Amino acid sequence: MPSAPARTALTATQIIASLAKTEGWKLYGDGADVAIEKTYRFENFLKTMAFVNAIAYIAEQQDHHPELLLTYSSCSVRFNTHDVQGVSRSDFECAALVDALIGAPASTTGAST
Ligand SMILES: C[C@H](O)[C@H](O)[C@H]1CNC2=NC(N)=NC(=O)C2=N1
Repeated sequence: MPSAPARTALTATQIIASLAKTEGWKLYGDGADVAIEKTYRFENFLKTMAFVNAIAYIAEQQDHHPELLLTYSSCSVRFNTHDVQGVSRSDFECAALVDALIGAPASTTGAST
């Protein structure tokens, strides 16, 4: 069966099944504001900002932009798909790209989740 277009809204069951395959991503919000979210932790502000800038690059490349909540040593990343007021496959694809940023050992990135 061909897969649905990347920005079609997933059903609640599809979202839960997809979340179960991720590491640390959780459901956030409800209704049109429903999103997936993960918080990454860093050793200091510069490392947090380096991560945020890498996310900005991915977001522009993918034309899919997360909400970001920053502190000195953490960044919460929240994806949903405005166009469908829900969570789509694009959100999970971008979540995987963000996870790949910290795929390197924490000793080199300073990241933990
Ligand atoms: C016109 C442009 O492609 C759209 O507005 C894109 C931009 N970035 C986006 N980002 C997110 N998170 N959801 C969207 O639906 C979306 N749509």
